[in-house]
Amino acid sequence: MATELQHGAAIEIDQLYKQFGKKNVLQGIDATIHGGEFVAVVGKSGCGKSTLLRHVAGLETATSGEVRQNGERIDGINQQACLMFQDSRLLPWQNVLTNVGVGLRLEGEWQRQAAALLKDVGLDGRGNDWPAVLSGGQKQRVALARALAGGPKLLLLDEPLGALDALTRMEMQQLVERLWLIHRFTALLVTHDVSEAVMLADRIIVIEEGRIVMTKDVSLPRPRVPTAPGFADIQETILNELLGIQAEKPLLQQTN
Ligand SMILES: Nc1ncnc2c1ncn2[C@@H]1O[C@H](COP(=O)(O)OP(=O)(O)OP(=O)(O)O)[C@@H](O)[C@H]1O
Repeated sequence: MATELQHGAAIEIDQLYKQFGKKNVLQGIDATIHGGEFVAVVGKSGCGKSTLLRHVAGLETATSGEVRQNGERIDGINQQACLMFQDSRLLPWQNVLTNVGVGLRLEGEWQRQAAALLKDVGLDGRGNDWPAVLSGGQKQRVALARALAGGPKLLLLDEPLGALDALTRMEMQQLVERLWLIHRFTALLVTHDVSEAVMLADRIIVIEEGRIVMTKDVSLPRPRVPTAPGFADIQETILNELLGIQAEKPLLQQTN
């Protein structure tokens, strides 16, 4: 692999409140994310998922409470974090290799490192292509390689696979899992897709109106597949919570 094994950052979110104007977007979030853990945050649109992630990235100032990383309050941009969004945000005027190596270019061997990362994400030899000729899934592969180029201790994923078709999305989930198993950075994923959360996370946090309403451990063996025993049960538990369905009336029975 192109980067050394990392020890993921430990994150503590402590009584985090955020108001935008009069709107209480985060209402006392408490959570601990262990170093090297993969945590997913799910919740309905507008419940505050991205706002939470942006606080961990150091892109928002809390109204009260704080986020700590390895015991230190995050104050300003979190330099140990790399972000990946739904939109790949590649530089269209730079080729793929330069996009991957954009953060490495002060290092003498950046081209070799960037080429190795491209190989890791399944784009061996595509370094001279322009972003415009890549498919959506390929662009996200490049974005993932770019995120890994910094050897992140923390990878923040804000719906990174949300715009991809179902099959590409599953391939990318497998790739993210594989790279996480190798690099062992801490990962925080925001997603609408409960199946994606179960595929990837050690723990799923469900947020409703800025509060954590459920935390669910996912102890399924890896690599995961949606057909694995227990997968559907966890998915259903989360969906029931999100949709406000009582446990005694399972979702699958209701929809039959
Ligand atoms: N900079 C901002 N200024 C004002 N309001 C904001 C700002 N950022 C977010 N909000 C509001 O905070 C609420 C939560 O937004 P956030 O993007 O965190 O939700 P989300 O759960 O990630 O939603 P989605 O899944 O639709 O992306 C929304 O009502 C949004 O309009």
